[in-house]
Amino acid sequence: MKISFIGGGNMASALIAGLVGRLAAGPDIQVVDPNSEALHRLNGQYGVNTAETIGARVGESEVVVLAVKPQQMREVAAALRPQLAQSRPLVLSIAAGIRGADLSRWLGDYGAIVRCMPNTPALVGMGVTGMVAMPGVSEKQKAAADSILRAVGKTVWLADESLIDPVTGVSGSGPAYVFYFMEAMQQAALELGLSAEQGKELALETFRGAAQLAAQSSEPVEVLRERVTSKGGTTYAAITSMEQAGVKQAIVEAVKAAAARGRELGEQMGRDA
Ligand SMILES: NC(=O)C1=CN([C@@H]2O[C@H](COP(=O)(O)OP(=O)(O)OC[C@H]3O[C@@H](n4cnc5c(N)ncnc54)[C@H](OP(=O)(O)O)[C@@H]3O)[C@@H](O)[C@H]2O)C=CC1
Ligand SMILES: O=C(O)[C@@H]1CCC=N1
Repeated sequence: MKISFIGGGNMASALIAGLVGRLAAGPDIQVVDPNSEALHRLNGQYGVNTAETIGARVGESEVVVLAVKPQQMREVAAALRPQLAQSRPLVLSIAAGIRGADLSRWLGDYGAIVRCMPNTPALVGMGVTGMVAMPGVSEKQKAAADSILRAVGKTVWLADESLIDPVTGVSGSGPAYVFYFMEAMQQAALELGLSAEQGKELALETFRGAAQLAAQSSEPVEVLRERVTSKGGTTYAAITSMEQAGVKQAIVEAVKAAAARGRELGEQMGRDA
């Protein structure tokens, strides 16, 4: 499958790393990015083709992945318009917020658009992507979009585009919350006298083990949490401390803030159109 990435930053790199060797060979992928250093690195690591500006090769791709920042999307869409006119490849947009109708208009009433919200664990083949097809996407194109994102993890198809912002809040931004929690556990480990290395291993393996346990268990996570929490014991002390500090509610509010920012970005960029 010939795939072009417009934007070769963090998320595109994670997707490319997951895709090469699974669904596409390096030379089947083209990355367009003005940053020559980023291109050099991607070419060295994955053998992908590179270009600093959008050219004819993009139009020869079966799939074009739009992986630039939301604020760059309108300008990129205008540059892409003539290239897409001939072969009408499937367009996958991974940008937070940018609404399908706006993107379609910027691309010249383009129909074949699937909005995707992946996350960076795609880099190790363990991503999860929320996806929604715009009207005009064929079943064959949906299957192609699904196969790309499934090559780097799991996919969750959404019935309505409005659910992409909630997905952004939960899983698109989600790895950062997990890393933040790990940072806090590592800091506590250090303050309690463990070495940095020990703290890292203990925090990392605890996350890995807990996630695996939750994935394999038929019990809800609340029950799994209660099984760790002996009445009057150590976990009880920790959870009580977190409840008193309002940690759970703060996380709920944080996820909602991310979703709201996605919605706001979409409204802002659409308005500027
Ligand atoms: N990072 C993540 O975890 C996730 C990101 N996303 C979405 O992915 C998109 C990219 O995010 P992320 O990878 O983090 O951002 P990055 O800034 O790392 O990547 C964007 C890249 O696009 C380049 N770029 C700018 N203008 C153009 C252009 N005209 N043509 C081609 N490339 C261009 C940028 O170059 P320069 O830096 O020089 O401007 C940069 O290298 C965003 O829309 C984001 O919402 C979605 C899910 C998760
Ligand atoms: O922070 C962001 O805007 C992007 C979208 C989801 C994850 N990173």
